[in-house]
Amino acid sequence: MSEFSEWFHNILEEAEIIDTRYPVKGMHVWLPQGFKIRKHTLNILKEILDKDHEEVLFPLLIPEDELAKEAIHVKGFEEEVYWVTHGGLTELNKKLALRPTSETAMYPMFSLWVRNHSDLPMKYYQIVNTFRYETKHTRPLIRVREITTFKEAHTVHATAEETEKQVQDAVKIYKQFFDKLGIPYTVSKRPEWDKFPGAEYTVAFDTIMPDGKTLQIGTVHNLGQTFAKTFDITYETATGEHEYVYQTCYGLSDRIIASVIGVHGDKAGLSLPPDIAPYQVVIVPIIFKKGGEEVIEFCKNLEEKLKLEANLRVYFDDRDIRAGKKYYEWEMRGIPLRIEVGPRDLQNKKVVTFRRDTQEKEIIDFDPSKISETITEIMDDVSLKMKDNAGEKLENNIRSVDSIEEAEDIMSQYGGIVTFDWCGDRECGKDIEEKVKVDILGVQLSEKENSTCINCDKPSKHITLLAKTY
Ligand SMILES: Nc1ncnc2c1ncn2[C@@H]1O[C@H](COS(=O)(=O)NC(=O)[C@@H](N)CS)[C@@H](O)[C@H]1O
Ligand SMILES: [Mg+2]
Ligand SMILES: [Zn+2]
Repeated sequence: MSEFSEWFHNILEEAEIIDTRYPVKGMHVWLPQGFKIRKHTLNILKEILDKDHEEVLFPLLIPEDELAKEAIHVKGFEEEVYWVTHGGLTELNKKLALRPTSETAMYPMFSLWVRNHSDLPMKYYQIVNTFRYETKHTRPLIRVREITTFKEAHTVHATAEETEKQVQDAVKIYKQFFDKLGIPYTVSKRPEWDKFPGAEYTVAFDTIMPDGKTLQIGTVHNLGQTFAKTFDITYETATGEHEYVYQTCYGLSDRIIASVIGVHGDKAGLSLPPDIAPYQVVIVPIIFKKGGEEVIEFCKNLEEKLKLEANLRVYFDDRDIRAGKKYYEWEMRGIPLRIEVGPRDLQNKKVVTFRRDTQEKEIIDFDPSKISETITEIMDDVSLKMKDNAGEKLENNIRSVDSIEEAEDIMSQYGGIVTFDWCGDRECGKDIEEKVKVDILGVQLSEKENSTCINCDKPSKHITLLAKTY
């Protein structure tokens, strides 16, 4: 447990991802290396969303009366909201909240925008910073007070059926996104007591971090008509009636980066999926007195070739420091592939490759007409292998049990996720959490017939997941 937490904090500093010394608790600085990883990650996400969403940008500040309109929603956030009370020396007559999430910023505007059926469906998203005065233990990227990378999508529909379909579309989008990053996940429906404040239900993505605890890395909420009624978002039907709309919203955060670091990292440091690594290839020249120039010449050409032909992000590391030190540094920073070039390799028309994910070296023939294709194939294989390995690790950390005692044993021994049959009743669920001392994550979306609850023998319809969570 503590070992992973120490590793995680150390690598954020050593790999220069973020600087946690900023003088506001739970708010950190993105450093250049980390910012590049975040940028490439967001590019992948936006490419998927931009297929059928429009990107927008709403103000940061929300008037107190708007935030307070949806009673359950504001109840869920009232302890976490930051407030602006002054403009300069003047006290504001109306306090302004820093958005903890943007339902109450967006929905008064949606009420103005939605006039009739033809305005629907609406699918918007924004990637902004949001603020939550987290009182639980804050952790960089995992539980922060300024969520710097909050992707929130908000959709508006004419019917409940279309809204259900949108929830499924959002789940597909998240699966596609996490698969691109090789982050494995379970998808479950949160229990009633743990859904998003104001939602009908919440579908959540969880991954398992190396310490065996699960991290909620994304959520999809079916908001039904609750917010439509609170914010009067209606459309005029063909026959002139006014119908309330149905809505969903789905969010991701800095935890995406936390899970990429946690899931793929190892003792040597970061191990980054090629699609988001600041550099995909680093070229290290092995320079001796003799033959140094042609090695440098060769490396420069190779760098250009890979950039132009394979469209890769390549760094030729010709700094005047020992090769071994470069190896350590780029492995720690998680660069997927290193190419070493020495005078002897040139003579033998070879180069040496080192894969960060397998930590294996390989001597490959250097054929100028093939090298770009060869390196591209290695990159693809790295992405695939990282995803498969991480997926296998997660699968091996999910164990099914038939009794509460077994669940307790497994939790104390391994952590990870335990699955079992639960009747779905609140008090029985709370009783199970009490006994096993961990949280019910949720229930699998698929139904399972004729099984009984491991705690009360009532009929159970869903396989349930239980885990120690962040
Ligand atoms: N303090 C936090 N630090 C980092 N990530 C967080 C924090 N709080 C929530 N998250 C992440 O943000 C995601 C979305 O937050 S949420 O409350 O579940 N959902 C919403 O706010 C909806 N409005 C989605 S648009 C969560 O699934 C979780 O992965
Ligand atoms: Mg919270
Ligand atoms: Zn039960």
